[in-house]
Amino acid sequence: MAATGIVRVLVTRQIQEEALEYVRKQVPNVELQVHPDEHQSPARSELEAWLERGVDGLVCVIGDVIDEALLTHDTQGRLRVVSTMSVGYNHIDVESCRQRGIAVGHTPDVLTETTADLAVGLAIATARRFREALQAVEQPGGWKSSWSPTWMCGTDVHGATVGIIGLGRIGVAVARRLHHGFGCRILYHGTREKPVVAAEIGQARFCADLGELLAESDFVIPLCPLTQKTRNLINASSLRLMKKSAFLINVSRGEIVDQDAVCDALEAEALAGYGTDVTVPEPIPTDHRLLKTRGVTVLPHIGSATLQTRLAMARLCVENLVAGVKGDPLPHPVPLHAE
Ligand SMILES: O=CC(=O)O
Repeated sequence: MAATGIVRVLVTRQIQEEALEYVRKQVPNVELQVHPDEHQSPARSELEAWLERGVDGLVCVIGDVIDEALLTHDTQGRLRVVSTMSVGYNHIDVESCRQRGIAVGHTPDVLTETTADLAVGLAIATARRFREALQAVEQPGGWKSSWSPTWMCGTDVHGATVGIIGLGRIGVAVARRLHHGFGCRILYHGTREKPVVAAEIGQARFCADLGELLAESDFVIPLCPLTQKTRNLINASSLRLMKKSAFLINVSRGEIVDQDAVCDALEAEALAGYGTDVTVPEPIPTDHRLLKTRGVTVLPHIGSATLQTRLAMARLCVENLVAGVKGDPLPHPVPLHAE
């Protein structure tokens, strides 16, 4: 806080008014600068200038890269908190923030069920060929007769073997849905076995060896955070281990999957389909190879996008912000070590 007692907060996107109101109430001396755009954050140079002028709190979203180079522009050492309206925080250099005494908060839990709904929906959409089916309906002559015995046949989700990589909050929520709702057999891989969580799901078998999970699964769903270890986790060699009839479903981060390797595998009919809510880059150019490849269903990063969940995320985000600018412990800090 500056000597004037004014608390300066920069919000990089237009967020829910209710959340902004909370900030104004909790921090009466706040000078709140909200970037007036739902789709674009301030340019990097503007962010740098903001930090140089001095801000106490920063609310950001996943497109904003908060790295050491940016933080060096906080020449007054005034920034106390970075609060991201997302559960993922791979866009923030958490270690640099820590070294500078800047608290980092995120919005876990409130988006778990909504994102799990989307993951299951995307698995169904991909395996049941929604994209092609919708195109056929909309193209003149695309839907040729009321019902055709062999036309537009996809693959069943019910009863399938599903391999979840990373049985965290969202992994568990997806596994629960697919096991109880769809009778799927659940396999999971991660840094350690989680017998209690697996028992809560009802049934889930740990595969210490990722290769075993890849080889047995009809659907592979990575639900791990993006870290140096998980970048390109699904690459040409992991894809070679998967069944030709398998589907890959991604609602975590585009960087976990080598998109070119996925396109190669789909073109070679070594993979049945790729359903993804996340791409590299985002937004993906409309002429990108991924969008031209058979069996691909792409959504525009809408995993948590429901009115209820986005409001809940905005609330958590400003709770973190307010605690941070007041110098209190954050209610939802990012974990000390990547999960
Ligand atoms: O991708 C979205 C999030 O991390 O909340």
